[in-house]
Amino acid sequence: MTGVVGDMEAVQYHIGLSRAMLCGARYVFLPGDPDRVGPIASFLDRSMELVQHREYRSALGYVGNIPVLVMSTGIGAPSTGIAIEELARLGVTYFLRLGTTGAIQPHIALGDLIISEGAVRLEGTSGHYAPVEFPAVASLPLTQKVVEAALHHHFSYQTGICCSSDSFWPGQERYDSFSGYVQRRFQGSLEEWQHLGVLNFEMETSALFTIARTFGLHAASLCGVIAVRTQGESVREGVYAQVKERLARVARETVRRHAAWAGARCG
Ligand SMILES: O=P(O)(O)O[C@H]1O[C@H](CO)[C@@H](O)[C@H]1O
Ligand SMILES: O=c1cc[nH]c(=O)[nH]1
Repeated sequence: MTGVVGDMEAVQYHIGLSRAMLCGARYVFLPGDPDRVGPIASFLDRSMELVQHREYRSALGYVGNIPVLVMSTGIGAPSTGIAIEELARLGVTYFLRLGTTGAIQPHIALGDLIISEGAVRLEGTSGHYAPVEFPAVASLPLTQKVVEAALHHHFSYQTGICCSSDSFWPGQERYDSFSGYVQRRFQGSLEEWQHLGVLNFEMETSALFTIARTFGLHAASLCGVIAVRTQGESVREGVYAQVKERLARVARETVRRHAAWAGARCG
């Protein structure tokens, strides 16, 4: 893979995409898992695969005549930060994360959608862009359209704060890791987040929100619940297909509504 670091027109070094390949796309859907790119793109019109490089797999499709990129971020904040950097250089403005997540509140069920208003920055990458006092908050207009889209499809959803952790096991206070050991600073942390009203754990949203804000760009995060931590530590594979379809349907409808709103707003 060739690529130039810092050249806004060239093929980008990590994601392997150039401005010309995006056909003017300003919207991107960001699943973590490369295997989710194809299935999500299949809900768009005229979709085609673009590139696979490292954890970044991409496809382009349309909502009517609006071009939309789908690209995986890989797991975690560092690779997500690189994705946002390079996509921003190519003119992407609206970032919608489509993730999976573990719920930590008892009223949330498997398969529910969680739309994040903000995120706990339990990761290191966002601190390379803004001090810890800076909030990780979603774009309100884009998030409003995600909520409308979930309502449109009659999918059960929750809105609130997520916790984005740099690790799947200790940072999310899982005791079924290889060593079974959770550092003292994370022992009891799940209960503390519950008391503070945090809804769920995942690993990318706070970096996405923080970096997009500091760039003057717009981000929202929609995750499907595949683990209910109040019932156990395991991830339920069975619900994955249902969640994937829900994410794709809501994302498509979000673009339709947001583009109509943004177009009307610009006159
Ligand atoms: O399904 P994705 O989007 O990868 O999201 C979640 O799944 C991964 C962990 O299993 C982390 O990336 C977490 O945020
Ligand atoms: O519990 C979970 C499930 C998905 N992704 C996470 O980061 N945590």
